[in-house]
Amino acid sequence: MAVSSDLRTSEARDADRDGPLLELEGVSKYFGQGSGLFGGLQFDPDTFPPISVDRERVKAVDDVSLEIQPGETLGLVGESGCGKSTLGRTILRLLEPTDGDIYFRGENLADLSGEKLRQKRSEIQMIFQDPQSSLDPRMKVGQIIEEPMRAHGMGDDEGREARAKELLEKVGLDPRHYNRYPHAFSGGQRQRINLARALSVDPDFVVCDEPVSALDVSIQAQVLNTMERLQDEFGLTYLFIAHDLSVIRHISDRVAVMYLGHIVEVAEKEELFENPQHPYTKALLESIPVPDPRESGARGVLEGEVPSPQNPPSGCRFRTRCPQLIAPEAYELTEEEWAHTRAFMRAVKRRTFEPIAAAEMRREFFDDDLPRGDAGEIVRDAIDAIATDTERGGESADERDGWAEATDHLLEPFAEQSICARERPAYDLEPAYGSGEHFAACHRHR
Ligand SMILES: Nc1ncnc2c1ncn2[C@@H]1O[C@H](COP(=O)(O)OP(=O)(O)OP(=O)(O)O)[C@@H](O)[C@H]1O
Repeated sequence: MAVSSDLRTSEARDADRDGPLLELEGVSKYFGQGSGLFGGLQFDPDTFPPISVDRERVKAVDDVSLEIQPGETLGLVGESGCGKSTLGRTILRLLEPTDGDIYFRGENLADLSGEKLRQKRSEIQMIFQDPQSSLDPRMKVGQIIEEPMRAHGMGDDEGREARAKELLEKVGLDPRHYNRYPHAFSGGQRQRINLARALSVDPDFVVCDEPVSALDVSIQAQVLNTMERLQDEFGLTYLFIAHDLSVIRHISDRVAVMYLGHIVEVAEKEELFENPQHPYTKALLESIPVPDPRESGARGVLEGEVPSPQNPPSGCRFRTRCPQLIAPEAYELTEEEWAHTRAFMRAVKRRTFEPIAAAEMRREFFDDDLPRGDAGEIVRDAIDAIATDTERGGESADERDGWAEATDHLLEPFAEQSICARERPAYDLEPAYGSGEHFAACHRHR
């Protein structure tokens, strides 16, 4: 393939545009416990067949569907470990999806192999968080930028050098740095070298995995501005992965929020930040540190632990921590009764209080007013199981593990019977800002 130092402009790319650039349909990526070639396979000579698939797999990405339009930046945000990097790597086919389809310009990447796949790979590039470790210290900057062009058989020595120098300038570096080694550069400059390298093969789509997280805050904005300028100039499309909401707010056109392998909300940036509709998104936004020095720390920090991705909750993944878990329909609970019951159930499950007498528990958690009917009976049994003044068979609550008994009493009828546990939520909403789509995976919108 011939290569000129002329970089394709966004106008040239416009001609190619029709429909989404990238479509994910039900994409999942599970890891076996011992990952690697035979990850997920278990050998047991006493069974037939002796090899079985390990069901206890880490569901890092689970049934994700998304579209990314040409020229846009889709921000992907979520706490550490929710599956963002795995999704990015699966799109690039650095990881094989366990399930689902990935279409690039309407073409299913799974159907491609050999030369066609190699070619597609040049159209999709990735930049990583740590510019230090992703740049080979023994290679000069020019070689680093030219390496992907060489791998894709683009141009001759002269053409590649001209293009590398042009790219250095485009990313805000001096073309005279072509013969320097990466150690001579700062973190921000090294990330610019990475950008030039990714752009050398003229991609349409760049997965940016936490590209500014390792940089000083003062440098972050400069690199983000350069990325935006390059996007405009070359008509690039970005999937921008970050856990930092201020970075996501700076760069994104639309934002997808991920929790425990699921996408829980997608909306245009303004809509997502001004009108969040998923309780997890709200909690994330509320946990942004408050700039006012008179207020201390972060507000509304999420309670409870993220469940294991090996055994994620049914229905809505966020339900075990959700402050708005919906009451099960079997009981006619008032809002207040349900709020008390939910708080009590969580406190018992997490064992957040010292055992106390039954009357004290009723006062503390229910204002002395237990829910009526069957729900009240269930609560009463749970209180009895842990109260210090109810003895059963001569054993205290601790001795007969009253906590576990009370947890079982409460979770099955209340948490597990909620619609949040029984059905996976997926709702399209009317946006309050802009005209784009707003998806929220929360049964509050049913
Ligand atoms: N190669 C692997 N083998 C087994 N489990 C893995 C592997 N890679 C990731 N995981 C698990 O998959 C889940 C998602 O990880 P992933 O790195 O995609 O999350 P993330 O949101 O990108 O987090 P971070 O921001 O910390 O990188 C985690 O539970 C992680 O431990």
